[in-house]
Amino acid sequence: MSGTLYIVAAPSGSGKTSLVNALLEREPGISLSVSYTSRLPRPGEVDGKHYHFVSRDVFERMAAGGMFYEYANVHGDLKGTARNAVEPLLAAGHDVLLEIDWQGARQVRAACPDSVSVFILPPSRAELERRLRARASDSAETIARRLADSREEIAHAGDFDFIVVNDQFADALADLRAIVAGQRLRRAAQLSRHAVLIADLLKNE
Ligand SMILES: Nc1nc2c(ncn2[C@@H]2O[C@H](COP(=O)(O)OP(=O)(O)O)[C@@H](O)[C@H]2O)c(=O)[nH]1
Ligand SMILES: Nc1ncnc2c1ncn2[C@@H]1O[C@H](COP(=O)(O)OP(=O)(O)O)[C@@H](O)[C@H]1O
Repeated sequence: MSGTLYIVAAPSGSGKTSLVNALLEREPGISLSVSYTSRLPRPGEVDGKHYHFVSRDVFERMAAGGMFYEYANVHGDLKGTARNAVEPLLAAGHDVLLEIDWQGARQVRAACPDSVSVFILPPSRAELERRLRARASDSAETIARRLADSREEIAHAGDFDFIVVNDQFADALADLRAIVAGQRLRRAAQLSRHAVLIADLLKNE
């Protein structure tokens, strides 16, 4: 049986990366896909860990070669998930998590209708702005663009299977863990419901 593909999206600054990292620490069975991007690294970002940083030209050639599972132009930068970061892992039964925007999420839902998608909301616009400023690594211009772009991202929250509000971090993390636990229970129940039939069909005469 193939693994579960989780999609997590959110407006920039809502705490998505912090929440996903905390979730993966507690759920080591889920692999985080490292995206490709044409944007420059921020101070402290490591190639191959936070992103695979490539030139726009290389990104566009990869896209033309069909190497991406999904990709989109996000805040003016190209970002994409390589097929090889998803398809072989799912086929081998591993769970994979994608931190991507709403445009990528739409492409993934079309390719993988069984994926489980989560949208993270900040508790208010004022708090979103405060968190973007607290990060300190972005220029005023970048922060303004992310705040403006957040409206388009939030407008697609209703397309997702679950919405988690990241007000108190511990509560939001508990909600994410409950979503993962629920998915695992559903899959286990489905397998056990059909276990006898599957064993029977596999039996050698
Ligand atoms: N479609 C798509 N979006 C991505 C991918 N990787 C990151 N993003 C999105 O790009 C946006 C900006 O990410 P980033 O530049 O790391 O900034 P941050 O969200 O402010 O930390 C977020 O909405 C991410 O979900 C990807 O592979 N595909
Ligand atoms: N529940 C929370 N309460 C207060 N601050 C938070 C919370 N969640 C995340 N943050 C802070 O908000 C900032 C943005 O978080 P980050 O994970 O980088 O967001 P994103 O990946 O969505 O852009 C960081 O400084 C982070 O520590």
